[in-house]
Amino acid sequence: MATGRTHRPATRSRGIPEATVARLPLYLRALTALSERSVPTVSSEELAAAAGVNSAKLRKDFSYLGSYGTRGVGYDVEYLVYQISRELGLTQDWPVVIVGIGNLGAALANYGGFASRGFRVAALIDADPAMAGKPVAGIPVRHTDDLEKIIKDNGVSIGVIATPAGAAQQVCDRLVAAGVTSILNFAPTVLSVPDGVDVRKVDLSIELQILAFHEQRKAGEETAAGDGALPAATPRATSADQGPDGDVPAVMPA
Ligand SMILES: NC(=O)c1ccc[n+]([C@@H]2O[C@H](COP(=O)([O-])OP(=O)(O)OC[C@H]3O[C@@H](n4cnc5c(N)ncnc54)[C@H](O)[C@@H]3O)[C@@H](O)[C@H]2O)c1
Repeated sequence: MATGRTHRPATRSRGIPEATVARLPLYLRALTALSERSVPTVSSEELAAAAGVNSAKLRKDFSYLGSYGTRGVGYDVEYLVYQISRELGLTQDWPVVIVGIGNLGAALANYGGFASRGFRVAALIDADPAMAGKPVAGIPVRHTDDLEKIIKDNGVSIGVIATPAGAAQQVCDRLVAAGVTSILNFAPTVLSVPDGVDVRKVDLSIELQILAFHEQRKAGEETAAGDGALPAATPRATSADQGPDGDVPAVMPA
């Protein structure tokens, strides 16, 4: 699932480029799988393949973390999990609110992967008075009237928007005014936020459209090959296209 560009300079204050930050979750996912299999060390080539990233890029990325691995041994899996988690701020608990508890919001609320990654769903918020108090994923839905109080009481800095597009900007404005500084937006609309607020956008239909583009290109190549023509010179989508590493714009403007 691809998400959108943050409103931040290309390089973070500690000198880690934004593109490296965007790849850290890919490494972490691959390392977590190794850790679960009790694999003690991993080479840069193995980890790069598991993360779908070029190994030279991986070594460069890890150099920003001060992690160089040991020649002939590779990287210590557990230590790298710790280092990346720390860099991503995952060693602390992040209370998150989800606004808009319809099909998508309820599915997100039910997703067990947040808690295991350090994100605690502090509240579910919806504008429909009929939903107030009803439990979703074991959490009673709160009405939007309480939004500001919920944010303040729980020290929430991350908000997830899963409302219809027409409501998203207004919800975003309220979240930001209440102190939220990071927003994950699922609504198909471009949000305006002040400086200092990060917005990441998730749009599965855009991802599908990109895949459709590649499918169409593959079909065109096969037709050309079937016609006895030379194979098309244009490279097809590769594993490098699966993330921020690739040439497909997985990163969408917020
Ligand atoms: N990014 C993706 O890949 C993706 C996938 C599916 C849906 N979506 C988008 O997610 C959003 C939700 O989709 P859905 O199928 O869950 O819709 P839905 O109609 O089932 O749910 C929307 C919920 O938002 C609530 N709501 C409306 N206005 C609100 C407001 N001002 N404040 C708080 N809550 C409000 C409604 O009461 C409802 O419960 C839509 O914008 C949809 O386009 C995105």
